[in-house]
This record gives sequence, structure tokens and C-alpha cells, in this order.
Amino acid sequence: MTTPSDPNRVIIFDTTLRDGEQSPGISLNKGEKLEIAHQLARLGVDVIEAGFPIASPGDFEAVQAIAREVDGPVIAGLARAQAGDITRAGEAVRDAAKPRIHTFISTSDIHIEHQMRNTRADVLEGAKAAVAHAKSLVDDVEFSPMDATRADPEFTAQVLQIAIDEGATTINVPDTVGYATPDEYAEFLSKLYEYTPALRDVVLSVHCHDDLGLAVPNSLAGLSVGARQVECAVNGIGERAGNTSLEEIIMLLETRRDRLGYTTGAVTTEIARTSRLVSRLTGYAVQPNKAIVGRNAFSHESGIHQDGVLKNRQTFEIMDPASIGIDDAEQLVLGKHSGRAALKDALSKLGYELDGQALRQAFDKFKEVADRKKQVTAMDLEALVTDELRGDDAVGAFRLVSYAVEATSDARPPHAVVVVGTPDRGEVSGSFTGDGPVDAVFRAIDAAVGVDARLREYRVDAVTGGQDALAQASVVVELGTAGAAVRWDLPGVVAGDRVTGAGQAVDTDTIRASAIAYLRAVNVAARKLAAGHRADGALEPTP
Ligand SMILES: CC(=O)SCCNC(=O)CCNC(=O)[C@H](O)C(C)(C)COP(=O)(O)OP(=O)(O)OC[C@H]1O[C@@H](n2cnc3c(N)ncnc32)[C@H](O)[C@@H]1OP(=O)(O)O
Ligand SMILES: CC(C)C(=O)C(=O)O
Ligand SMILES: [Mg+2]
Repeated sequence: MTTPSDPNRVIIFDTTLRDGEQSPGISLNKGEKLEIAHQLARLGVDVIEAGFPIASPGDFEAVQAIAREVDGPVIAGLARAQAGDITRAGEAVRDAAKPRIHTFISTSDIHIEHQMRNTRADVLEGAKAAVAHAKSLVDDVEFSPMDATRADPEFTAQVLQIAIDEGATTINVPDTVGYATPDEYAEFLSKLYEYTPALRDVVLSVHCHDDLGLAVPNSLAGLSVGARQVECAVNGIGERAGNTSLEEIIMLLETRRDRLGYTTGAVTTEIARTSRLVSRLTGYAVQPNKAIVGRNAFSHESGIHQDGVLKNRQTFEIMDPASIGIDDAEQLVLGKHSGRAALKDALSKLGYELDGQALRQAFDKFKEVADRKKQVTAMDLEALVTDELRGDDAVGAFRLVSYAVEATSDARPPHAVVVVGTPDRGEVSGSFTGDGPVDAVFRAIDAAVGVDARLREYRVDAVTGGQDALAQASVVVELGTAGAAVRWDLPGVVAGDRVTGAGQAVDTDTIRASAIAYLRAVNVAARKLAAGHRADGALEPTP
């Protein structure tokens, strides 16, 4: 690849499809790898490490397909410092417009002694042969001394000198086990520059793991001493605790360009989409509080923050969510910590312009629900507001004060006691033993207010999903049917009139929603009766 002319341009090397795929349980097929690679190209990464071609025939085919089909980035294949690996990697990337072979060998004594069971001399020889072999197949060769940060810097520098002499164009220094601190890593790289001045003629790359949560800070430390390629993976996936997170390093460099001065070629508005795609295809969910791409990264739940963001986003946001491709619709999350400003804004987005008393009422209802429900969604809100608007706790109406139901799994039928507020008689109570808990509550209401209503329709729908979903109860009652006497005193009501009334109510508690809906239905029917109307709107002659 041609080295960028801007000395502060950072090359983004994406290894989602190689190190990322090394995460336990992830196995991407050719089609999935291709889909991710196309998206990475749209995101504008400079290099895609598409896989480890010797690992399996499937990975070879995937790398080959990406090399043939994905335009834009350099396509790299990984290879151990072994002839068979390098030949296979060369075959896999050969058809790419910009092919790269990335070969590696360990320089730490612990790896040399215990993993490869050979000597430093073997490593020097292996690195030389590997880079020379790769260079005979492609121009663009990357070399990595595996486990470098636990290795002797002088010996590592010796190996790097050989790799550069053989034609490596990028030298990547991995913190393979995520052990280094930012200071140590920067110091280690500085020593390599000191011992191998030729390192200044190639691109120095950083490859950090997150075992101690330092992958991004270490990568940044590497840049500060001269590295200009960062190896990273979408959503930070990768071996063990993962790699440097692509979205974090890109947005760190872009957002803090004022202080750091680096540039990238990334199309940041593709970040959110890329993260979702990788999460979906790998089956690795993104933690809600993950920087940049977590569901909460741009969400505000507490009233003070919401109020600030509504006045000026910069009060609590350092990045514009749109800059990573996030639609701002879902950002103000309503919950028990939210205030009136956020509620008013959310209602306004739903088409309800509430102020003064109406807003206060909606807010009280909202807080009541938010205490019981983790998050109040737009659908919840819509249901609550329409419920508030349809609420007929007007003069002359019955309203639910409290209820208690006893329902057991043994033979005893459910028993309900209900207290109802009346317009003229204060609070009245009634009890009933019914077929089911809801039936018992309905009949207890009848007993309390003194009606003999017939239930014509009853339905409960979940308004929203999840365990704490809001339930919407819909009830139709008939008052004054044959045999049913209206025994309460309402001006103009004549026993024997027949009317229906419909009521709906929304609550997280199904029985409460049902009871309120029932009372609302009774109120509607009672009002019709008072007006002397039949169910069909015509006047019913009194017998
Ligand atoms: C830090 C990293 O991320 S390195 C990349 C890790 N990724 C992977 O391992 C995924 C793909 N790997 C595989 O599919 C398999 O391990 C293969 C096909 C590469 C090799 O399989 P096998 O031949 O059965 O070897 P196995 O995996 O058991 O052991 C690895 C061998 O490679 C050797 N080795 C490890 N790294 C290197 C290296 N950089 N250069 C040369 N040899 C190496 C080990 O010493 C060991 O050799 P040995 O069998 O002579 O002891
Ligand atoms: C293969 C190398 C670059 C690697 O993934 C590591 O050392 O972590
Ligand atoms: Mg790695």
C-alpha cells in the first residue's frame, strides 16, 4: 500500500475477520465474511485482514472471495513463519487489487522456549525466510513479532531489522497478551526506534489486546511515539478480552483531532451500521454501556441531563450521534429519573402538545408507571397519554380507589373487595366471590356502586413487549338489560333502559387496568342512560 502523504494520517487495519473471528464461538462463513468486508470497505478502513488462509479450506475461500470482490482496502491474509502458510496466504490474496501477506513469529523467550520450543537463532532465521518468501509473492508484506511486549527489546529489534532488510513494509508490534501499560508500550516502541533506525522507513503498527482494558489507551500511546497503523476490530471483538475497538479508536482520533492532530480515512457515519452487522452475524451482543456503539452511548435517562440536552446537546454530549450514523430518535430514554422537559419533548414527538395541568397530570401518571417499569417507551407513552385523555374521571363519574383480590390454586373461588369513589356518596365498597379474579373484581364493582351490569366484551392486549409491558384492557358493559336494575340515583335514569358503554385503560397491572376500564364503561353507559339514549342512539321507551 502507498504510505499516506499526510504524516498524521493513521491507517486503520481491521482484523474483525481474523483476530475478531478468533473469539470463542464465532465462526463466519464465506457469505458472512463477504458481507462484513463490503461494509468495512464502505466504512473506509484501509486494510482488511480477511482471515488466516491455512486455518481451513473455508477460510481460504473466504479470503480469496474478499480479495476478488471487495474494492478499496488492502486485503491481507495471515500466515505463520512457515512456508506452507505463506504460500496459502499468497494464493488467497493474489487476486486483490492491493494484496498483503501478514506473517508473524514470536520474539519473547517464553514463547520461543515453551511454544515454539526452539531458539532465538531459529527465530531470526524463521523471520528472514518468511518475509523473503512473502515478498516473492506480494509487494506489501507486514511482519509481527508475536508477544513482543514481553520480549527483550534488543532481540526484537534485531528480528525487525532482518524483516525490514527482507522487504517488510509494515512492522506491527503486538501486545499479544494485553499486558503492557501505555507508558511501557510507548517506551518499548521508542526503544525499537532507537535500536532499529530503519523502522522510520516503514509503517509502524500497533496491535493491542484488552486483557487489562488498555487496548485503546495503548494504541494511542503507540501513535504518540510514531506508529501510524492501528489494528482493531469492530465492537472490540477478538482473542480473549478482544482487540482495540475500531469504533473507539476511530472516534477518539476524530473527536479529539483538536488535541491529537491525527486523521483517518474512515466514513464515521457507517460505524453504527457496521457494529450492528458484526453483532448480528457473530452472535456477540454489544454491551449496552459500550463506548460509541452501545445502546446507551448517546442515551440520557436522567432529568437534569435530558433537560440540558434539549437546551443544547453539547451540555452532555461530546459527539454528535449522527456522526456515527445513529438516528437521534431514541436518545432520550424515559425512566423514573426523567423530568417534565423530557416528557414534554417525547409527547410532542408523538403529536401531543401538553402544557400546564395536562402536562402535570401526564407527568404524575408517567412517574407512577416509571416506578414500576424499567423504561417507558414511546408506545407506552402513547398508550398512557391517550389513556389520560380518554380518562373520564369527570364530575359524575365513578373512579377506582383500591382493590384486593384473593386467588389461590386450590378449589376456593377468587374473592375480590373493591373501593370506588362516587360523585355523591363518597367512597363505597363491595365484595364478590367470582369465577376468576377479574370476574370477582367486576362483580365487586357492581356491588359497590349498585349496578347490575352485564359484561358484553372483555379483552386484554399487551401494548408493549417484555415482562413489564403495559396492558390495555377493553371492556363493553350493558346496563339496564332485562332483569338488571339500575339501583343508583342518577338524574334522568329510569330502571329498564338498555344501554352499552365501552371503556379502556392502560396499566402495568392487568387487574387494575381491567377494573378501571370496567368503571369507565359503566360511567359511559350511565351517562347515556342519564341522557335517555339506547345503545343504538335512539331513545328507548321505558316500559
Ligand atoms: C496471536 C495470534 O492471534 S496468532 C493466530 C492464532 N490463530 C489461530 O491459531 C487460528 C488458526 N489456527 C489453526 O487453524 C491451527 O492452529 C493451524 C492450522 C494454524 C495449525 O494447526 P496445527 O498444525 O494442528 O498446529 P497447532 O495449532 O496444534 O499448534 C500450532 C503450531 O504452530 C507453531 N507456531 C505458532 N506460531 C508460529 C509462528 N508464528 N511461526 C511458526 N510456527 C508457529 C507452534 O509452535 C505449533 O507447532 P508444533 O505443532 O510444531 O508444536
Ligand atoms: C498475529 C498477531 C499479530 C496477533 O494477533 C497478536 O499477536 O495478538
Ligand atoms: Mg491478536
